Amino acid sequence: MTLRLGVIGTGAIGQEHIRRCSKVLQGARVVAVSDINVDGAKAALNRLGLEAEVYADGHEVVKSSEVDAVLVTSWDPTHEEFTLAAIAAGKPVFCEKPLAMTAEGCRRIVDAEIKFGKRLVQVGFMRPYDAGYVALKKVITDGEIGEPLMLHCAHRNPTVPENYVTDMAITNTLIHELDVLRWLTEDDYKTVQVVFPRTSSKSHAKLKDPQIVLFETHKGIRIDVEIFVNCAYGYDIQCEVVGEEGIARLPEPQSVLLRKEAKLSETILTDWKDRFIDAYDVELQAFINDATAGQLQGPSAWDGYAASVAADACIKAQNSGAIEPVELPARPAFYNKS
Ligand SMILES: NC(=O)C1=CN([C@@H]2O[C@H](COP(=O)(O)OP(=O)(O)OC[C@H]3O[C@@H](n4cnc5c(N)ncnc54)[C@H](O)[C@@H]3O)[C@@H](O)[C@H]2O)C=CC1
Ligand SMILES: O=C1[C@@H](O)[C@H](O)[C@@H](O)[C@H](O)[C@H]1O
Repeated sequence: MTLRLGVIGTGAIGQEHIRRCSKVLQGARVVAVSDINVDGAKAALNRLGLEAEVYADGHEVVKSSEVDAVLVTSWDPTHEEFTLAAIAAGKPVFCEKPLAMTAEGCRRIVDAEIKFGKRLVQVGFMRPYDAGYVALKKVITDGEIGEPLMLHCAHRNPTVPENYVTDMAITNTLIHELDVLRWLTEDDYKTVQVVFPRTSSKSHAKLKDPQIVLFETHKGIRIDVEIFVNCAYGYDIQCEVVGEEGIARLPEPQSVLLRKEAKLSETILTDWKDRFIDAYDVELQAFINDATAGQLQGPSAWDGYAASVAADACIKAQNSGAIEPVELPARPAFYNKS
């Protein structure tokens, strides 16, 4: 069976996901797309050499009888609306991060999914599918470094557009760590504090950059995450876990070691598309397989909600300067892993 996909949002990652679902992965075909920029959507299909129905309104994609499952790859504030529409239509939906702009928005999705009675939502948290993170988690769960005590992490982008403002460092960028560090440590956040070093001259008036986010988890692990989205030098994701018996570090992406002109060097990637290219392939193949089998297993609406509960606390902490509690309710049995 071929899963017929409808894609809402044909910008950077929408085009990447259309390309991989059409040309790299098995078992799916993109039959419909939508973007508020209809000409842009048509041009994207042309560039990829693909044919699909083009709609101006994402809801037409969700409603189309030709579409079995939906990918939401439009701007962050549109995710909740399209995900809720897909649930109402009873269609599996892969929604890029963040699931919604607030925990309240994510909770509406969780409640709608529970009411529907079956998992329909996978959130685009791709890091648990990244081979490096999987290897790092194995070292921890195999007990090789003993109990984790501290994590030192960094999420660095070379640059961001002018419309990227201070709270987006949390909702758009840190949201990946908010998910993957729960998954890695099998723990939840208890408190958070955000501190602002001197702002880089490469930033702008509405963006404090860098930021340092400090967590304590329920088990007492201390985590620091540096978010630096104008770091200039590359796209760099770091994660070091300090345990009782040793230290484990996220592997660097593979790169050739070059000896040239009296220098020994390695290339640093500059784009998330390249850094996580394999992880995006694996996460979407999983979505295609699981949606076809009628049983989603990837990052759930609850995971999207849990990350957003922490994100809300981070934003509060950005504004208060204080240590803020992260209050995640108990996970409903509906989301218990089998
Ligand atoms: N998992 C990951 O690593 C990544 C996830 N993302 C997420 O994917 C989403 C898209 O990001 P990008 O592609 O980088 O942004 P983009 O700005 O390149 O593309 C977004 C597209 O959505 C369209 N759009 C906006 N509102 C719409 C609506 N109501 N209906 C249909 N189309 C609409 C825009 O016209 C634009 O073409 C964001 O939510 C972002 O957070 C983006 C990059 C990486
Ligand atoms: O999701 C992503 C972007 O939307 C976001 O803007 C970047 O900061 C992240 O590194 C990338 O993975």
